[in-house]
Amino acid sequence: MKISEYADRDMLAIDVANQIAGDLKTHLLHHDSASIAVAGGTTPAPIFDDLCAADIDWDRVRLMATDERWVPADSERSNARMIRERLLVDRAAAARFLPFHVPARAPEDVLAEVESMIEPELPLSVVLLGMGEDMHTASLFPGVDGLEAALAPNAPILAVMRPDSQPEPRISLSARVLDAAISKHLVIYGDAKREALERAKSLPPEEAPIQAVLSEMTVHWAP
Ligand SMILES: O=C(O)[C@H](O)[C@@H](O)[C@H](O)[C@H](O)COP(=O)(O)O
Repeated sequence: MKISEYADRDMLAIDVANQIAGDLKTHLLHHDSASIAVAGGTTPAPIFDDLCAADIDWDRVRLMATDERWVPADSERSNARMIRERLLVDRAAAARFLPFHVPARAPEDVLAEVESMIEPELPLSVVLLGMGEDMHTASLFPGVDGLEAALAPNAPILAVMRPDSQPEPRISLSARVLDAAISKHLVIYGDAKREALERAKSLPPEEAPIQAVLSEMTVHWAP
């Protein structure tokens, strides 16, 4: 696990956007298409603001979230909404977005349908992850029911998570899928998350789910 430190979040956003654009461009030199899964939450949006203008063959890129809150696509809490507003614009508007949320259905009812949409795009070419101070990533939260199965080597592509700490159910890519990405980026801001990442190294994945996806990971940190 390599850690790149940046003087500020703007410099991090520019450099990580350039690295991800480079990862995608390189993958597209040797493959017909590329796939990228990106975190929701508040961290990635400034990176998207730079990445969306990258001059690559976005029409050959399949884009998805690493996880989705089970809310309508127009909800303030929707990762799909944030991705559509901040990444699926400018040149990147040509990318094909693969939404996880299906209206008026429970997450458990759509797993097979959404997994069949994702499966052809695996392994992911690129993953951009965030992390909570509780060492969760995507929607793999410590102590949540179903976490052990979502961390298992033979885990399905997707897992439904219902964390007590969150206001809605979530659907998440499993650790197996996230960890198998060809290029892996984790972005964290601030000392608290930096300390949490250090703690995670000495904890089992059940207590620190981020631990399950750190192999070959490039961590990008800014104050
Ligand atoms: O749906 C989500 O919220 C993300 O996928 C989640 O895993 C996020 O990366 C962390 O919770 C960090 O969130 P912040 O970037 O807001 O700190």
